[in-house]
Amino acid sequence: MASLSGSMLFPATLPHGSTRSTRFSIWSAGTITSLCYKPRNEQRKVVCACMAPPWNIGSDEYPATKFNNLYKSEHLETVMEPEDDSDFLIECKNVYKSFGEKDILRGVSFKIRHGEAVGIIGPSGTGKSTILKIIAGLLAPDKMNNQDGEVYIRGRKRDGLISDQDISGLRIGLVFQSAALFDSLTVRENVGFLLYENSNMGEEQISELVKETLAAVGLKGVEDRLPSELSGGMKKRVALAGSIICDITKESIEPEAKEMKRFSKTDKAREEDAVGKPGKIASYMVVAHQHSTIGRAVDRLLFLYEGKIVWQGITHEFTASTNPIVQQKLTKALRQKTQTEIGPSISSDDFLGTAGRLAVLHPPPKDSKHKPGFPAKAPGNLR
Ligand SMILES: Nc1ncnc2c1ncn2[C@@H]1O[C@H](COP(=O)(O)OP(=O)(O)OP(=O)(O)O)[C@@H](O)[C@H]1O
Repeated sequence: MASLSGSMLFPATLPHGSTRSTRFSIWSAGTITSLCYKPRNEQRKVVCACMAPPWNIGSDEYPATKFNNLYKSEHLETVMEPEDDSDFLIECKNVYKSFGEKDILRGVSFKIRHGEAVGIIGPSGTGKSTILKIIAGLLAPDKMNNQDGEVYIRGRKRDGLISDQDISGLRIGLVFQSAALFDSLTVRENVGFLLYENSNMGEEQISELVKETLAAVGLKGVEDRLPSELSGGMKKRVALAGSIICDITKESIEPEAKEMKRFSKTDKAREEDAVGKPGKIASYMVVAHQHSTIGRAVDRLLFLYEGKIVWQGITHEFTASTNPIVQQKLTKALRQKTQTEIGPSISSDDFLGTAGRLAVLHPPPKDSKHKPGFPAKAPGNLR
């Protein structure tokens, strides 16, 4: 699954005119979106995950229309508070997207709260990656009947692509499913690549940042290793670290910027004020194939099918649902998929080995109603 990886190897121009592919292109987008990320103690994480089982739904027996009746949440009241628009990080409103003749998204609507851990599930090719790309601002939603599908990020409507906008305090980065590491570079060099290339930070400073960032994704003592010496999951974490290490102000990457002067000074307080420190990841989105992994990682699931969100519910409802279709068909098919295509023994630690797509880094609003620490289910050491 996970088409967000290979198909997204587009180049982008970085500061100083160098051209990179994969995660660095995403990074260049990320640096545009966030100029001053101020960490707060109460930051929480959003996890979004997608998985793509070859479900047998869609057959005559289980057409999508049946699932439209399931567009409801079961027992949401057990964990959700009354809606308050100010508390949403992401909202997709009636989003459409076609590629040529293929209608992929046909009116997708959902909301993700600050601090909420949400997974998007659905068959392969159903448009999960497309949703993430639209949220990330890499794709624009189609106009439908002269109306745009609307994407709101922290209550602000996204117009156009990410490069058109600067949503203060918000950073969005992508980590590809194929880890996109440079094989001949060490972990330290991979993670710190952008800083080595484009900042005037010293070796020691970059090295320290690399170390902290690796720790934030649950890796310690691997700085001198080559990618070939890492497991698949570790590679994903390294890729994620390479993404979030740029949770540094643009000023640190563009030394000529005025703010850089502040940043490069020894004043620790100012530095911390200007820099999003590793380990304060507010939110991120990942993908995974395995339902058991999703269960550990997210609190709520959105089920995308035939271009629409046709079911949503608390994660455990997906398997414990009293809905006979969900219970009998979806979970069964997922189990089959897991055993035949992935293997039954993937542990939660491998979460990022089979996952890793999109990170949204943001400070939650001051008045957010969610308690610090929520969600409880962030994967492994990324908590
Ligand atoms: N840029 C593009 N041009 C043309 N078709 C595209 C493009 N991007 C995606 N598609 C098509 O849109 C459909 C949805 O793709 P998408 O990658 O969003 O699916 P997905 O649900 O993430 O799949 P998977 O789980 O297999 O990764 C697929 O049929 C894909 O071929």
